[in-house]
Amino acid sequence: MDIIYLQQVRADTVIGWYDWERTQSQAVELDLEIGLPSARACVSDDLVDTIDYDKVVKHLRAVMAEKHFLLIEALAEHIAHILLHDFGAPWIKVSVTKLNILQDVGRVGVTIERGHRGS
Ligand SMILES: Nc1nc2c(c(=O)[nH]1)N=C([C@H](O)[C@@H](O)CO)CN2
Repeated sequence: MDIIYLQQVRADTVIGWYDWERTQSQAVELDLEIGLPSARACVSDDLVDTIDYDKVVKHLRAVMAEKHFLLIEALAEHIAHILLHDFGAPWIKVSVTKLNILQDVGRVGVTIERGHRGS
C-alpha cells in the first residue's frame, strides 16, 4: 500500500479534560500516515487519482477550529473517521501530540490506527 505522510502539522483547537483548557485554544501537532486506495497517481501523474494532502490539512484545521474534544484519543478517532469516510483512505495512522502541557514533558500524545492496511 502506498502511504502519504504529513508530519508535525500544527493546528489550533480547544481540547482538554480540565476546565482551564476549555477557555482557549491550544496548538496540537498531528502526524498522519494515510493509506492510498490505489497507486494510480504514480502512473497518471494526476492529482485526481490520489488524496490531496493540501485539502486534508485545510479540512482538518477547519474541523478542529469548530469541534472541541476532552481527550486527545477522541480527537484522533474523529480525524481517523474523516480520512476513512470523507477522503476514502483504506487505512490511517493518526498521532495527536500536545506540546508543553505537562511540566518537564516536552510532548505527550496518542497514536491510533484504523481501517485495513493492504499490501
Ligand atoms: N490519556 C489521556 N490522558 C489525559 C488526557 C488525554 O487527553 N488523554 N488529557 C489530560 C488533560 O487534558 C491534560 O492535557 C492536562 O493535564 C490529562 N490526561
